[in-house]
Amino acid sequence: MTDLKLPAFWAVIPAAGVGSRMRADRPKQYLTLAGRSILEHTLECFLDHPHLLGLVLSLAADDPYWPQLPCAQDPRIQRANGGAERVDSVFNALLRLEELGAQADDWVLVHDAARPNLARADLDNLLGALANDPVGGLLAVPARDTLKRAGEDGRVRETIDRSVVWQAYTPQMFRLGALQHALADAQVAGVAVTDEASAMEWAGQAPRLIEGRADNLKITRPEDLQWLAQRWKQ
Ligand SMILES: Nc1ccn([C@@H]2O[C@H](COP(=O)(O)OP(=O)(O)OP(=O)(O)O)[C@@H](O)[C@H]2O)c(=O)n1
Ligand SMILES: C[C@](O)(CO)[C@H](O)COP(=O)(O)O
Repeated sequence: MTDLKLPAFWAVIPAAGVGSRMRADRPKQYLTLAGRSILEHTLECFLDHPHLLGLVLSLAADDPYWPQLPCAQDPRIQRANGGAERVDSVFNALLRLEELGAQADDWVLVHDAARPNLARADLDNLLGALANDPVGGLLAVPARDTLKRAGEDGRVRETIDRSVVWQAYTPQMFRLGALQHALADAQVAGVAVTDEASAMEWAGQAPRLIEGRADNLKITRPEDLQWLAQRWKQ
């Protein structure tokens, strides 16, 4: 039963990274988790969603792994060229959305290919919570540990008040036109952004933080994949 309260949305999956911190024999999105690639698990979070308008996947131009996946033939998946940085891969995907007919007022959810454990409940909670939001927002997790600011000497400079600190996750959900303008303006200004929300912040907006599960983690280092693989076996 389709939930009429959730908005329709486009999905952008940046998957053009090399995964250097994983130190694997291939980009981490192509490492195997529970019998399939991490990327296939991540795509599955979106492809069967009843409110999905379309999905654009940003891939490295010389990616030899994608054509080997069964889902490479899936007509629901459109491609965009990955860029030098994640932000470039996302920007190219937004341009592809325009080509596909996406409108400036359409919701776009940007989700890292390296986050295969997104729960449908979190996805729907994000969509429902932001459906009428004037800005948009992101899934995030409140800091759980005591946080320290480090000095160049590797010693503690200060303890940061964790009650006001959140870890930004994805999906990050913004209107197509507003996000395109924010990313373009940040690039022109030479502002390096590591997520969509920071571009919106730079544009003077205050994205809403929507608490999600901490196990929607980004597979970044070997221990991340080992943990999730063990978790999925249970
Ligand atoms: N030029 C890039 C860099 C990253 N990504 C994607 O953005 C997501 C988050 O980036 P990150 O975890 O940093 O991935 P990598 O850049 O591959 O990792 P690393 O920094 O360890 O090289 C990943 O799904 C990655 O594939 C991308 O599409 N284009
Ligand atoms: C977008 C992101 O996953 C939010 O935490 C993060 O900024 C990606 O950073 P990365 O260095 O590209 O992994």
